[in-house]
Amino acid sequence: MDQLSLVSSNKIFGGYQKVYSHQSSELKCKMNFSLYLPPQAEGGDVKLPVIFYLSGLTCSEQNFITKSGFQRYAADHGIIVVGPDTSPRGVKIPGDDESWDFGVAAGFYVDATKEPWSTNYRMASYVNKELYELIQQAFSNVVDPERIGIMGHSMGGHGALISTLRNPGLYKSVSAFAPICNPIQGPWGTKALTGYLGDDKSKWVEWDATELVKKYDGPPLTLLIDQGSIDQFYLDKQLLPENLVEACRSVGVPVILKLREGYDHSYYHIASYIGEHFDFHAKILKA
Ligand SMILES: N[C@@H](CCC(=O)N[C@@H](CS)C(=O)NCC(=O)O)C(=O)O
Repeated sequence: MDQLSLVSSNKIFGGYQKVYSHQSSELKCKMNFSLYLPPQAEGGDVKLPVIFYLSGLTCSEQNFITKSGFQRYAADHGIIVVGPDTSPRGVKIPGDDESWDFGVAAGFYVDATKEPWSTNYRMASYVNKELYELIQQAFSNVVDPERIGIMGHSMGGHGALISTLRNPGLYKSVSAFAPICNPIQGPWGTKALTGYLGDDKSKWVEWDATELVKKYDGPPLTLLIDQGSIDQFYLDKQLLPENLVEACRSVGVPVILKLREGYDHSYYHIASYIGEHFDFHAKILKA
């Protein structure tokens, strides 16, 4: 494990919430990620399922581990949870900190192809290749490589969806809180995709969950989408879950859309339903 440095470790619900840092070869910078080891990991003689959690705009690896209360459910189910950061850090590209919805903390889990972003902004390859493999290698005594799921929030909810749809079989279970569902149709998505990929919209569809699901040809998958009814970004048509549901129905991909009355876009919504999401993932990963 010499490529990892331990940043912090706190006991919670019988397990350990850790943060590690490492030098990322995809992003060409030092990155933090969180790792929750449930009590069942102690002793290292049993292989446990893993859930990746991808955070939203403005977040680091800290928001989910401090605000959602997920550790109670990860401990109950015996699931390891990995939380990457949301963009490369400290690489200083001109304009990278000018807005909260592009650049730093807004990597959108895509691989940029447009200069100057294409050298570092490779969050898709970072999450789905580098970190995915690193976790299996560094924690091989407790990680079951056959039982890996993914979830996320907002930009990260979309990241979870596209990571699953673009890499059939890599993640066995997927769910999302208030995900951006059809970025090519919303202001956040069009800004990010123009910036990272350029103006050619034929490239954007390769990174859009609603478009990708129409072409999905992998193992059977059920999508769980959780959406607060008074979420400002939902009301502003940034998220568009109905478009994803319609696309799923058109091709027969099962989708569950939970519309939660009175909940907003914040971690109060996530904390309220994270237990249900762990139940959903556990049912699939432990089947
Ligand atoms: N900065 C934005 C809000 C950004 C936002 O809501 N980010 C969500 C993800 S899209 C989040 O998780 N924020 C961090 C937090 O709530 O801890 C604003 O002021 O309107």
